[in-house]
Amino acid sequence: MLLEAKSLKKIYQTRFGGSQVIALSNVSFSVEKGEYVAIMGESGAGKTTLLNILATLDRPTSGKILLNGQSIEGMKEKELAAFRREHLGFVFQDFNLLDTFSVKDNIFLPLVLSDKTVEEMESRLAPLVKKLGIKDLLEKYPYELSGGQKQRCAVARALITNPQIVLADEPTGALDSKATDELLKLFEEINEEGQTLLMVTHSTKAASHAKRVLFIKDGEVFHQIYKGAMSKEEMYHKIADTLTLLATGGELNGK
Ligand SMILES: Nc1ncnc2c1ncn2[C@@H]1O[C@H](COP(=O)(O)OP(=O)(O)OP(=O)(O)O)[C@@H](O)[C@H]1O
Repeated sequence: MLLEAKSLKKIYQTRFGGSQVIALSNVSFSVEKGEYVAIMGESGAGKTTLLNILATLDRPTSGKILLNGQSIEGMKEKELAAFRREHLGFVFQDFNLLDTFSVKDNIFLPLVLSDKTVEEMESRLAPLVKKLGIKDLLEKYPYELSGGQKQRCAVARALITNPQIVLADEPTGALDSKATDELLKLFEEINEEGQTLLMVTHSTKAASHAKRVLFIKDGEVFHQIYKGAMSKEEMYHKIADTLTLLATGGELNGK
């Protein structure tokens, strides 16, 4: 198993020691190599909390995460940073590109931090440039690009370390519909080539591209839908129906 989340619980203590917020009460699931998983749930359901914990940016109150059977528990901040760089790729809603660096330097950043040689960086970049169609963007600066172009560059930055899993937080959230379609197509392609993807999204359309959708409610995994042989349209309707159930507090069959 590539990624295992075991009984994750996250309690936020509000400042001044007042009340507690249980963001995650008991979340367990696993992701196999090559999967494409979307995580959905209403606002405040705990999706960002979950993603931050999976990204090792935040620690659970209890429970644990295993990547390839390895627990990150007990790692010091420096080890964690190296672990993140080596094993995880990140794509964010607002791109998180640095405006003072060219696109190429933004993409190289994770490799620079890992002390890779220029030759190695260039040889890793070449196939990505081709796949993502970003040749003409490399010498530009992020502020010169459209949202869709920025997100393609951010995907290149996420992929350049050959991560075991790409974690995406609402990756289509700031994109128009054309750029959204392009990004979803790209995610599908890289997944078909074997890249494991995990994406938090509010978008039914984005989730309908995933092979599995996990719904979080009240800090727990409420339901899962496997795409299996379903078309994207069928998947879309099934997700929309489940979201309606979530919002209206309805019961699922067998639940
Ligand atoms: N740092 C924090 N301190 C206290 N409470 C927090 C903190 N971060 C999140 N929460 C609370 O934890 C719960 C889950 O928040 P989270 O941001 O994970 O939800 P979400 O599903 O990502 O929501 P959205 O879709 O709106 O981004 C919410 O009740 C939120 O108010």
